[in-house]
Amino acid sequence: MESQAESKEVNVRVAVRIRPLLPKEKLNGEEVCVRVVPNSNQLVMGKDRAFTFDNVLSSKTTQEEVFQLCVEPLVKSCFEGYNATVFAYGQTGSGKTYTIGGGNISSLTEEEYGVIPRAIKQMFDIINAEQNISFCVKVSYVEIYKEELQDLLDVDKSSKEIHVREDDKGNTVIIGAREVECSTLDEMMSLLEAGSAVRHTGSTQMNEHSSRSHSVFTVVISQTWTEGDVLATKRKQSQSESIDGLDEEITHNTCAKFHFVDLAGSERAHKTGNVGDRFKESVHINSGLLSLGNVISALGDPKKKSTHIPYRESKITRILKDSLGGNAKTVMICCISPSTASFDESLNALKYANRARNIKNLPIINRDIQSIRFEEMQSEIKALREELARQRTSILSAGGTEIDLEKAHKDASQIKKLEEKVIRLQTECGHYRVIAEEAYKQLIQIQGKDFLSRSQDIRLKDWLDLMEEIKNKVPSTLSRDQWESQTIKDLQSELRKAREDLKNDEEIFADKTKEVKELKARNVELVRHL
Ligand SMILES: Nc1ncnc2c1ncn2[C@@H]1O[C@H](COP(=O)(O)OP(=O)(O)OP(=O)(O)O)[C@@H](O)[C@H]1O
Repeated sequence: MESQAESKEVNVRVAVRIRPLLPKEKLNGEEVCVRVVPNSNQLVMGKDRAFTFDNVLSSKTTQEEVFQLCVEPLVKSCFEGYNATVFAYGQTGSGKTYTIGGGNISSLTEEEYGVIPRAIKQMFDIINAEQNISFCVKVSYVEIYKEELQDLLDVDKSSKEIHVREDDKGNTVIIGAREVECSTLDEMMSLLEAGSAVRHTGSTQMNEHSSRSHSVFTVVISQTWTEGDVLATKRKQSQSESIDGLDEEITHNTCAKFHFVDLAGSERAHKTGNVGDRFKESVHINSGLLSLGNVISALGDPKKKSTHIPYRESKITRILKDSLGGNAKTVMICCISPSTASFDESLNALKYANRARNIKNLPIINRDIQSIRFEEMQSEIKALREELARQRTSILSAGGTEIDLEKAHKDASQIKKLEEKVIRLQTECGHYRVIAEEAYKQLIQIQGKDFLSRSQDIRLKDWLDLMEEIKNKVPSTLSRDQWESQTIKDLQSELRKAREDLKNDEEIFADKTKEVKELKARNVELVRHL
């Protein structure tokens, strides 16, 4: 995928959500130490510590309002091809899991659903209402537990099989995690529920169901649409006025991912009462959050602007690299408890959140590199064709012969046929390659498994060897990228040839026009003589 830069940087948006006092806190006689300034995005901690954020959500804000204010715009952006991230940050027990919505979903009413169930519902609503675009939606769900990646959609998978890497464009990718294609909301909801159920949680003095890991639920949305399909629909709806500017042959591809991140909460050992394993978890949680704090500081502190950003210090900061200071649109929801007993922790969280507001991202639309080049070529071809048509008309008005026109027409249709053939073959080849590579990835995991008979295993091995051979052979010494660019080069040379033909035609037409003019002049002369 190649990316197109949008012209302007945008800041990470920061919302603060204050949860209500919990019954237990009320019983303990704890009091509220934070208030929201009415009709503003301000809150005041204690007597006079005022903070302003992009959104300040009071304890009365509903789950639907949180979604509408903070996440709905990101879902829309994702369909435009932008990567998006929403992450919840805050002290243990401050309401992160409740807000993000990856907890025990089956125990919730729909009104209590957090951000993820609402966002994926909206995604499928958009998909189901769209007639002209074909979608492929995939989901993965991982957690970082004691600094190791675990697959929440495949608990048997060893953490050693999952890695955070950068692809050749510098984008962060999680390799090895199970990715499941979903065609309905129900399918995705089941995966969210199943994955959330196996997440590491435990009881602490601060939170009965405390998340002991950072979780990342990722939805990848790929879209393909042709302007031809849009035209067909518009024609069906007789919307001829909005047809201008569309070209039947142009295909668009975008692919964007949406990360929903529920961080483990920062905690103080003496408050959580953690000992043994729970304490060890605490150490990992706090060190991951410390790295995140360092990244936020380095990016968000204007004085530290040009210094090194310590993304590599922990897994969570590596995963969030695109989301903080990268190419995604990001919203941070900082959750705080309103209780006086959590004053210091809430104040700290607000200071971090305040710094995060200064982080600038450069969102880009993720588009397939080939489709960008195809589009460029297709529009060039279109321009050439128009030029040819113009030439033809001018010859006609200058008295060109039928034969000239016939030749020009023949050439143009030959060029068109060639272009169509090249594009068709290219698309067909691309599809087969994607399917074969997908099968190869799946089959490599099955190889050697007990449930295969010996002969099946041998046949599978032969297939994999053959695939390997083809991968190495096609084309023998070229990498896939080189091969793709070779194909693009072939297309370009076809184009060059078409352009040369056009130039030749232009010259012939110019000669013919001159000849016709001379003949006319001679005729006039002759008539005058007679
Ligand atoms: N806005 C809210 N309205 C009502 N109850 C809430 C709200 N936010 C959180 N709670 C309740 O507060 C408790 C703690 O919330 P939650 O588990 O989401 O915290 P957390 O920040 O994810 O904690 P940890 O970091 O320990 O996992 C839960 O019982 C949850 O239902």
